[in-house]
Amino acid sequence: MNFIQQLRQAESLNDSLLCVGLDPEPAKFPGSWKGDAGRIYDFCAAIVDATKDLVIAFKPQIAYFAAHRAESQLEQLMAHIKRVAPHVPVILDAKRGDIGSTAEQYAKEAFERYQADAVTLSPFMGFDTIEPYLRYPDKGAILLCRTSNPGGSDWQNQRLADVPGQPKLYEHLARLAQTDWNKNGQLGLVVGATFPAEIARVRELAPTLPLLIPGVGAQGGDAEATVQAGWGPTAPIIVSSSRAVLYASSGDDFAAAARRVAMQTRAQLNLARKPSKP
Ligand SMILES: O=c1ccn([C@@H]2O[C@H](COP(=O)(O)O)[C@@H](O)[C@H]2O)c(=O)[nH]1
Repeated sequence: MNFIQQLRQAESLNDSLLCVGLDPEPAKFPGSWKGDAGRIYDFCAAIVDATKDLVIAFKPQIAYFAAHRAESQLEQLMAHIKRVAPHVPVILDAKRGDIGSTAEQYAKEAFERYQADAVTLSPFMGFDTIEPYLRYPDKGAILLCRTSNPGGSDWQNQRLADVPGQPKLYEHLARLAQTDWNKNGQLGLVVGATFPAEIARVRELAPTLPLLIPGVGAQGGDAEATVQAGWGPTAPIIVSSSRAVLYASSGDDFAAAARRVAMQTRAQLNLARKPSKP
C-alpha cells in the first residue's frame, strides 16, 4: 500500500483529518518524568496509545529527539506505532534538503532506519535534491510550500519575475509538485493553517496532492477555515497539532487529556467537512 492509500485508509477507519504531532519536550513532561529525556519514548508511546483510533497520521519531529540524543527512542517509537497502530501512517518531520548524494543518505535514514511512511523536505535546492526520496515508490515526500510561520512570507510570497504569469514562489512550487516533479504520484505539500487563503490557492493549483497542514492549536490556525479551504474529494488533508494535544495537562492524566483534545479537534475538523443540512 502506498502513502496516499495509507492516508485514505486511516482517514476512513478513524474518521479523521487530524494528525497528532509528536514533539516531546522533557521540560513539559508530567510528574516524576519532568526533565527526564530518558522518558521520551514512554511519553510519546502513551500519547500514541491514547490517540491511535483518532488520527489520520502521526508526525514525529526529528529535532525533538536528536536534541536529546534520543534517536534510538525514536526508532523504538516508530516500531511501537507500527505494532499498535499499523493502519496509521507516520510522517517523519525532518525538513531535509541537500545535494543528491547526501539526500540519498537522508532518504535511507527516514525510510530504512526509521521506517517512516513519508518525510517532509525543503525544496529550496531544486528537484535533484528531491529525486532520491522518490526511489522509494511507496513512500511520500512532502515539500514545504507555504509554511505556517510569519517569516514564511519572506520568500514564499515573493513573485518570480522570470516565470510566465509571475506567480508567487509558493504558487510556482505547488504547480511543479502537481505536474513535472510528481513523477510517481508521491509528492505532497506543507501549507500552514495560519494562512487559509493560501491553502485554498494551493488546493486550486495542486488538486490531487495530499496537504500536510500544521498550525492549528498552539499557533492559532482556524480549524474550520482550514478544512473549508483545503478539504475535498480529490486528495486528503492532514491537519497537524502537536503542543495543544501533547501538553493538554501537565499532570498524570496527560494521556487522557491529550485524548480529550484530540477528540475535540477531530470533531471540529469533521464538522467543517460535513456541514449540517438545513
Ligand atoms: O509550516 C510548518 C511546517 C512544520 N511545522 C511543524 O509542525 C509542528 C507544529 O507544532 P504545534 O505545537 O502544533 O504548533 C512542529 O513540529 C513544527 O516544526 C510547522 O509548525 N509549520
